[in-house]
Amino acid sequence: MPSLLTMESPSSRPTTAPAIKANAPKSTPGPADRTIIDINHVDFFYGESQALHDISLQIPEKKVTAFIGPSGCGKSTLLRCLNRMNDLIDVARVANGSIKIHDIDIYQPDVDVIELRKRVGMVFQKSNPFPKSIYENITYGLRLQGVSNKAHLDEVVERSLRGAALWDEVKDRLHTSGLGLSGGQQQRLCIARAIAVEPEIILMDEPCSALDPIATAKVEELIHELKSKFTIVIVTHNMQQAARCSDRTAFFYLGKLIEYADTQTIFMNPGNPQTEAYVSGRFG
Ligand SMILES: Nc1ncnc2c1ncn2[C@@H]1O[C@H](COP(=O)(O)OP(=O)(O)OP(=O)(O)O)[C@@H](O)[C@H]1O
Repeated sequence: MPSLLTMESPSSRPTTAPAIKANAPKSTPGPADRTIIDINHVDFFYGESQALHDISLQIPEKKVTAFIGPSGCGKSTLLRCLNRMNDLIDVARVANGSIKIHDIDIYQPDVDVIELRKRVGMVFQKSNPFPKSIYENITYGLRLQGVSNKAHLDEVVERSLRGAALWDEVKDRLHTSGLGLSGGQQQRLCIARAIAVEPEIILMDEPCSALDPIATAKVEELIHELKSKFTIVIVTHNMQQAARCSDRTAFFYLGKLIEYADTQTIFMNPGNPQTEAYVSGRFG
């Protein structure tokens, strides 16, 4: 098995295919985008219940891609497929199709799932700092990898906290508990913890749903900055947030991908009546 997710990929070639419309078999990024995640005809089940139906889409590198749709449409399920978080649920299984990252099928049995989750980090709806200091929260992943050089760890802590727009607020209290931060600061700490191990992709599952508007604005600004270095996939219920933050938007309904296009098209000129009804607030 080649080193996971580090190869140059033939599937990362530019593509010029247009936005997906309903019933289209495949949806692709815009012109000149490089694909990093290639989802092909995925069917997903929880036990006997099918949560995703024949999902195909390509997610571009170093862009923000938003998953939107009404509750229960499968957004989080698909997001969790991208770093195999669903493996932790007994009854969950990808029954058909493939998900490739840099052209490597991440569901092949020889894929190192720990390595995969290092490359594909995750930020959850509810911030979940460890009950440890801010410094230890950031260095946790690196220490697990055996990194112990203090100067290096110090540097990573500063770089990650700066990257998460939190450094100025916490630089004088690095050794106090992460749980002592405000909700918005805790979420940015979780983002700093995710970027400390230098993932390529960050999955965000409604990262602002527990935050007030000011903290939300800070995280949205941060998402915008992070895409210069990382590929971001975000699940959000907040359509203004998808419109503000993302480059590409995928609209799901009842476990199916209805439309996938650049965000402006989805919000200003959707090709499918269901998308239009949803983004204009007529259902969901
Ligand atoms: N652990 C689980 N076991 C069984 N069924 C599940 C599980 N998690 C989700 N489901 C079901 O799968 C379907 C898709 O759920 P999912 O959470 O992916 O939707 P969602 O679009 O993210 O919803 P929401 O916006 O409410 O978070 C739903 O019918 C849900 O009830």
